Amino acid sequence: MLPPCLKTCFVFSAQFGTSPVCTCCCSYARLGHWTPVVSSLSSTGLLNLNRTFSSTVCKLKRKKHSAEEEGVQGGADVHEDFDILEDSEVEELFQQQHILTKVGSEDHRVLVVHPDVKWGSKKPQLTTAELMMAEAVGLVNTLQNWTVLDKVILSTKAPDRRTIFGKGNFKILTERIKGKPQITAVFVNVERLSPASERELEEAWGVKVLDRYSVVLHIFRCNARTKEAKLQISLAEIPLLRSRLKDEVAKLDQQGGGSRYIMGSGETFMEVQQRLLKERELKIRSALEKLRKKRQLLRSQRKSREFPVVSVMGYTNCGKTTLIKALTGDVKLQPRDQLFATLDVTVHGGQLPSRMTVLYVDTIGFLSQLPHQLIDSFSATLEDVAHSDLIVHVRDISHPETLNQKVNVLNVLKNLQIPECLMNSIVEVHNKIDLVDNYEQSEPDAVPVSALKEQGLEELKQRIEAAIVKSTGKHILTVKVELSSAQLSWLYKEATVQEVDVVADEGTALVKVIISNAAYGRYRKLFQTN
Ligand SMILES: Nc1nc2c(ncn2[C@@H]2O[C@H](COP(=O)(O)OP(=O)(O)OP(=O)(O)O)[C@@H](O)[C@H]2O)c(=O)[nH]1
Ligand SMILES: [Mg+2]
Repeated sequence: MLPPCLKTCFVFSAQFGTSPVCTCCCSYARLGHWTPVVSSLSSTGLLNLNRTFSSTVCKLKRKKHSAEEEGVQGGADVHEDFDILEDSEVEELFQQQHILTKVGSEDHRVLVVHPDVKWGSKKPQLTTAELMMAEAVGLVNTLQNWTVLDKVILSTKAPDRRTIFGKGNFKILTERIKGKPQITAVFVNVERLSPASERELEEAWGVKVLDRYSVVLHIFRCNARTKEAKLQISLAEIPLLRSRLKDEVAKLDQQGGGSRYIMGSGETFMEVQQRLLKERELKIRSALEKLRKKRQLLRSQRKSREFPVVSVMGYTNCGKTTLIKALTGDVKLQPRDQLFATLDVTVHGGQLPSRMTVLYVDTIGFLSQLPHQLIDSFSATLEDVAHSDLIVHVRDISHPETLNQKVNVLNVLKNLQIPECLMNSIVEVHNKIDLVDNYEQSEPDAVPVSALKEQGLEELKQRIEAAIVKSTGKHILTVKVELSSAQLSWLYKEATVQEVDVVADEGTALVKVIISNAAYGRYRKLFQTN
């Protein structure tokens, strides 16, 4: 059957994933009653849509995730996927959004265009157009089955204008795109295109137009493994959908459709869509809030066991995961030569020279020119960083943009409102020194390493230990214990025992320990030593 307007629609439902509304006659479709003849939704998309609306979303169930706690106890690898949400609930929110994503699941042959601003306040610092182009190409190559077919750097005076380029360069670009019919998408290497600009460019070029936001979101989608990452990505998509909705409704209004009331509902089409988007956002936020609480709980458990936490941060692909693997010997970690390989926060136990156990937190990498909304969506996982005892900032010292990357990472950290004491105690690591001929240390405080070749790790561990001892207020003490009592086993359990010198005839031992104030207080109370 056809809708009352005898036209085919579903265009809105395809783009916004909300209840299907006919864009011509503004009636709700009852799925199954009429079928779109032309639709941008695939049949599976339609099925998903149907399922999405028929089920109740987000019934949160609490379950114990004992493996995590056990992992922390053993100082072993902890994958922080929380089991308080059903897989199906998260998948539903994630999939629902998937229908909406602009990029879809198809492969792309891409032309990358970098708008080069040569003068004025918008001219990027500490980098060049060629390096920015190389990064944009790297982003595309990260995606499986996507290929860069062509790339071009074109200058522009005002990248904010709708067509990005002036008339001349716009014409050159359009001809170049039209001359290569194999091209299926154009990636304009800017932080974010306005929906109007995106639409205008798509109309002019007849292919998909992407910006950094949509490409990075797509990479995130492909790499997300845990529920938290999936929900955070779904949240990051909301502003994108909202601005697209506005643009689409403005377009509809021109045809006299967007602000018409939907039969019997008392709401206009725009109002319905906005309400549904708001509802979705609330569901995601509420699910994330549950995970945040769980994360807080884990944090306090770690604190109570007094394992110092070291957050390993840095630009994407700088070698964070490789370094943690080298420091902990955790064979399960799989570094990949890929941007945003790590999206899910994981915790890995390792030992410092004094045998103190620390927990290394592997985090999502940073990238320049990323909208704050994207970072904000990951704030739940990044909250762990603010609560850690130390930040290790890993830099790929072999990268031509290493300085620019450092500035970017520090800026993001500042925006995350990391406590000042944590910012001031950052241990900077110069990684990948094996790739630099005649490496010379330019910053005296940085620790040079090759995580891959396992060079410089002992010095790094010592630096981490010294910084931890300072930041956690732990003391290194030598205490005399009675071997016949439980003192020694207590110290092994509650502190870090470094050395034991047994005085055989006395039945005592001199024990060197790293111990927190609180634990030392408990020790004295228990064993009444002076
Ligand atoms: N030559 C060399 N390569 C390294 C070194 N450290 C890491 N790599 C390589 O750099 C690539 C990225 O390493 P990862 O450890 O996945 O980097 P990451 O910072 O965790 O990346 P994301 O999770 O994507 O942000 C991999 O191919 C590693 O093998 C090093 O010291 N020397
Ligand atoms: Mg990683």
